[in-house]
Amino acid sequence: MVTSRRHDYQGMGGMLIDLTAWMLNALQQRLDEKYNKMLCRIIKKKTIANAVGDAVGAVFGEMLQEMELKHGQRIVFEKGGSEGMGEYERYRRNRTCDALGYVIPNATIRLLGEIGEGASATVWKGKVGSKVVVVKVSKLGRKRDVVREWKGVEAIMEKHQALPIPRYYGCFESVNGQTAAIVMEMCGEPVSRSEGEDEIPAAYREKVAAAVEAFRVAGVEIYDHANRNTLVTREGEIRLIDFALDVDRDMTGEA
Ligand SMILES: Nc1ncnc2c1ncn2[C@@H]1O[C@H](COP(=O)(O)OP(=O)(O)OP(=O)(O)O)[C@@H](O)[C@H]1O
Repeated sequence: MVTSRRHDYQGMGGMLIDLTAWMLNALQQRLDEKYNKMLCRIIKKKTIANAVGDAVGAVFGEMLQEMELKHGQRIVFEKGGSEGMGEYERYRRNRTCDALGYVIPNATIRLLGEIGEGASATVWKGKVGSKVVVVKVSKLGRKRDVVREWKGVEAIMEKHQALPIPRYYGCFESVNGQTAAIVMEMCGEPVSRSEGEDEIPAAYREKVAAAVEAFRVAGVEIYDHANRNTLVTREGEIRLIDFALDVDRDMTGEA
């Protein structure tokens, strides 16, 4: 009697576990659909607003999906809806990331929203699994700038691993050759939205000075030192971005 009840319970328990897993999966798919639709609308708006056509649409989107190859050697950018998708391949000069073990461990980067925009690139917050990352995607016709920045970053990373910079996961190039994207660690917010040393909150001034000093000691010139390029992590640490000088001036035909 007791045994068979236990079996009943176990049977029901098993069913419940299966059902819960199934429901969660269905919910996840539903959320994905909603999310994809929402991002698709944003992509379309942006594409029209920027009047730059499909190529931009092929860059921004809801999923960068790693295919087959391990460690994000190749990612596929999937767009929602009926439009096409763009493939990205890991840029050939990524050896330092590999050597340092800075790799994207998961197949999908979900772009959550725009966090910055410069002349040559749009910067997105994204998620790889539960990890938040930042994706800097070249604007139409500005791939060369992003690739150049990457070459500069790589050259510096190769020699100086202790500098206060984000962890870079690599550079990716779209297969159609139009765009490039740099994937890096999320380093929080700029130390100040206004420029000038006085605008830096007192609590961070020493830390910022120490970060700049680290570059000086390493003999690395900071390309664009500004408060907007001086980020404070959640742990209150300083990270500089846009530090890479253009190392590509004498290299032609590579971007
Ligand atoms: N790793 C990061 N973590 C958090 N925020 C970031 C990161 N990288 C960039 N950002 C945000 O995006 C903004 C623009 O990034 P970035 O400076 O690299 O772009 P840009 O195109 O070179 O712009 P600009 O030349 O105008 O500074 C930054 O000011 C910062 O707010």
